[in-house]
Amino acid sequence: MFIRPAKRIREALSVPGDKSISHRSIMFSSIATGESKIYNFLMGEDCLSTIDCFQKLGVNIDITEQCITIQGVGLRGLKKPSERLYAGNSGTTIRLISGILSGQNFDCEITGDASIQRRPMGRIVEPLREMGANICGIEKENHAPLMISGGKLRGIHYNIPVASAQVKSAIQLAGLYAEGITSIQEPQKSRNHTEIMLKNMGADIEIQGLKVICKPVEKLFAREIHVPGDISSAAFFMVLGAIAKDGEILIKDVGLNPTRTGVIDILRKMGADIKIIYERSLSGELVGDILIKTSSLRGVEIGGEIVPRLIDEIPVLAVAACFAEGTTVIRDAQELKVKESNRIKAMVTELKKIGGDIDETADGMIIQGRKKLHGGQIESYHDHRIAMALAIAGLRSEEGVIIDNPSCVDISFPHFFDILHKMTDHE
Ligand SMILES: O=C(O)C1=C[C@@H](OP(=O)(O)O)[C@@H](O)[C@H](O)C1
Ligand SMILES: C=C(OP(=O)(O)O)C(=O)O
Repeated sequence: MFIRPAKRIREALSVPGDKSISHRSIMFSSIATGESKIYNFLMGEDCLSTIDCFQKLGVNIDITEQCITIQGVGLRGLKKPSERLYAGNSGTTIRLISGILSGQNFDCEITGDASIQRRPMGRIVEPLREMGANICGIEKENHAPLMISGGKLRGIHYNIPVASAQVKSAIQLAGLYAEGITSIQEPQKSRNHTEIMLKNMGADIEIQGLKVICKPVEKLFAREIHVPGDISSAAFFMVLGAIAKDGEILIKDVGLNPTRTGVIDILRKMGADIKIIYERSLSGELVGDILIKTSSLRGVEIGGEIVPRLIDEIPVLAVAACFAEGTTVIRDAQELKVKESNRIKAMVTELKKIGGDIDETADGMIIQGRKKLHGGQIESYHDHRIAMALAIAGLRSEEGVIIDNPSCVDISFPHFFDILHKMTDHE
């Protein structure tokens, strides 16, 4: 896929539904009682993996262009699948579903692609075992494929060592089935879509600062869910709008949950001209339109509590830093090493290839803004966020970039390249 440089970008667009909220809408509606309807669901490969798992667990899920309709089977109505479940490339699927499967009275196996099999599962295995589940790696300790033999669970108090919404969610979901109170303490605040959606469906969840307290309930209530646009997908166009030679991009209906808006805070700190227009609430989540214009950026420090609020946006923020005046230091981001690829190594290696001045550190990277990239041939590491971040770099480069395996963007943003090409075709 060739991404050619573009000078003038004027566009109004919408991004697909939020991936985190789409996954949760399928999972929680499946174990709710009654019929749920989900609008603006993300038809990306990761979320389709979640649908596939719940269909194999006996849930009736109907997909049309307008909405997804789910006949919830209740907390204890899932059926033992006749085959191993497959989470594809999706960490959210395998980790959250493990919490639900821990509370079932059947055994089940789940795996995913080569990337999923490399990613750490000990972070969910340990607390779920402590709650009473029998869960283990089938071939390798703490790695997928996993065997989960659900059963009688007990509430625990758990201190999560890393800020992870996937771990926090898996424990909360198991807590729905546990006897007694489950409480979870995080080191920093991670995304809270599970807490919001479960509460809306009638779960007994209380938030006390960085602690989530969860009590078992008889049932969850089916709901109509409207999924906002994904801020992690919008981030590519925010950075493009800011670094373009002559840019103005309006991104409509984007989720603005404060646990996800670190990218806006950092772009503003870098000096970006960003306006939020028409803020409103949708299915318990904050939503708004984002207007971003060409800006003169400066280097910043990114670290500490903001990192979980922008963890998936760091690859594209590294691209923004290449076009800033001065140095950007990204630290406390070691979690990036255990995503779909090692995203620190991937961004440092590939940005260097196309003219970036960037160095890897133990927990992040240091970027000297040179306001220029020459372009060239780059690798995506089969990682959707790396492919999209580098495509944005390509649009602002001197000669453009050629990206291998561009179809990996279908994981979270099908039609990403159609939008990019439409933007640049009428230049
Ligand atoms: O809960 C979620 O939906 C997600 C949580 C984050 O992962 P961690 O929980 O591993 O930080 C994030 O990187 C991922 O894209 C989606
Ligand atoms: C890390 C990501 O997702 P997951 O953990 O669900 O694979 C992502 O989408 O950037």
